[in-house]
This record gives sequence, C-alpha cells and structure tokens, in this order.
Amino acid sequence: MNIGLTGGIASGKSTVSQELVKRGAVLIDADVIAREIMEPGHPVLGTVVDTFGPSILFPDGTLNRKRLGSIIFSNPEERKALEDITHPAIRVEMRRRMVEYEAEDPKRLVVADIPLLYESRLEDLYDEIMVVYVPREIQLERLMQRDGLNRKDAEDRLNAQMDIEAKRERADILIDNSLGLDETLSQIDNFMRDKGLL
Ligand SMILES: CC(C)(COP(=O)(O)OP(=O)(O)OC[C@H]1O[C@@H](n2cnc3c(N)ncnc32)[C@H](O)[C@@H]1O)[C@@H](O)C(=O)NCCC(=O)NCCS
Ligand SMILES: Nc1ncnc2c1ncn2[C@@H]1O[C@H](COP(=O)(O)OP(=O)(O)OP(=O)(O)O)[C@@H](O)[C@H]1O
Repeated sequence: MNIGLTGGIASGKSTVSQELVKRGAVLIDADVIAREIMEPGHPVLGTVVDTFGPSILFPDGTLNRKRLGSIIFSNPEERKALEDITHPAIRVEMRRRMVEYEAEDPKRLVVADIPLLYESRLEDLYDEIMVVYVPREIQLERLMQRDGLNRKDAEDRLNAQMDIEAKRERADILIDNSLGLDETLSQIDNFMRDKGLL
C-alpha cells in the first residue's frame, strides 16, 4: 500500500512521517528531493540561476535559500517560474523511488511526503491521502517558532499554499496534530491497526 502524506507548512508532516517510519514504513520526501536538485552541479540549480540571476547564490556556489525564499514567497509569478523548473524534476524522482520501493517489498507501506500534493493535483497517484492538520493559528505559531520568522513572512508562506481547511475536507485519512504528541501517536497507531500494518 502507498499513501500520499500532506498538510500545510509546519502542520507536522515530518513529525508524522518519522513515526510512520518507526512503525515500518518507507519514506519518500519531496522536500529532501527538492534540496538534492538544488545542490551545486545539478542541472536544475543551473536553470534556476539562469532564471533568477547569480544573486541567489552564496559566493561558494551554494543556494541562498533565504534569498530565493523571500523572492518566491512574496510573488506568485516568481513562484510559478521556480515551480515550472523544479516540480517536473521532483516528480520524476519521486516516481522512480516509488517504483523501486514497491518492487522491493510489495507489502510494505510506502509514504510519499508532498507538501504541495493537492496544489499540484497529485491525488490520483496514491491509494489514499493522509492530511496532517492543525488550525491556521497553531500552524502560524509553530512556523514562526521553528524557523524564527516574523508574522508577515510566516503568513506569506501560508498564503502561498491552499488553505489547510480545504485540505482537511479532502483527506481520506485525517491526523489532527493540534494537541500533544501522544494524541497524534494514538491516531497513527489506529490507522496502522485499521490497515493491518501493526
Ligand atoms: C524556495 C526554497 C529555496 C526555500 O527554502 P527553505 O529552506 O526556506 O524552505 P524548505 O525547502 O525547507 O521548504 C519548507 C516548506 O515551504 C513550503 N514551500 C516550498 N516551496 C513552495 C512553493 N513553491 N509553494 C508553496 N509552498 C512552498 C513547503 O511547505 C515546504 O515544506 C525551497 O522551498 C524551494 O526550493 N522550493 C521550490 C521547490 C518546491 O516547490 N518545494 C516544495 C515541495 S515539492
Ligand atoms: N503535536 C505537536 N505539539 C507541539 N509541537 C509540535 C507537534 N507536532 C509538531 N510540532 C512542532 O511543530 C513544528 C512543525 O512540525 P514539522 O517540522 O513536523 O512540520 P512539517 O509539516 O514537516 O513542516 P514543513 O512543511 O516545513 O516541512 C516543529 O517545530 C515540531 O517540533
């Protein structure tokens, strides 16, 4: 079985995906792949620099993520230009790993963590979609705290994504991560038990 795991920025996807891995799942993480294609020497980073200019690089040639983030999270057209370059490459690599993991062990749960799953209309690629949900206000607070962002920068990031309530409505499996970690873990255990995976 495979699931697509999504939610909003800082809603707790990584927290939940790590717990699924502890329970035997294998993880494919879109953010990790997005970082790999932005490593120096990767052709995708080359195209991004051609588009946005060399000022998005540090002098040592690595990506200044903060600078590129401040360009794309405050401007939808720049964001679309970046996504047009990065998303096809991310999709190809996610697909390749999915095929590989499913062939290795067809009984294993494969989890694809994709922040922009609904925005990119990728629902049909997965058996079921799990949404990690917290209300917007908690999401903002956790994001500001984790990444040291001010309210405006945190809101820009939230506003770059589909509203978390709309994602909650579409979920096949809903994990409410607004309470303590224990509450979240028991929902994960219930899911694993329901699917006969625990
Ligand atoms: C702009 C970049 C360099 C900013 O880097 P930064 O280290 O600040 O953020 P990080 O990569 O850790 O992403 C954090 C979160 O931001 C959100 N996010 C990232 N890109 C986007 C986007 N284009 N639109 C909406 N939200 C996004 C996601 O929820 C993601 O989990 C980076 O996010 C990036 O390369 N984005 C383009 C690739 C992409 O779309 N990734 C999203 C997952 S496929
Ligand atoms: N149940 C919880 N109670 C309190 N804090 C939590 C809980 N779950 C997660 N957090 C904290 O909230 C922050 C966001 O969680 P996490 O990094 O798992 O989110 P994410 O959805 O993977 O984020 P991103 O979209 O940026 O990849 C982290 O600092 C994490 O420690």
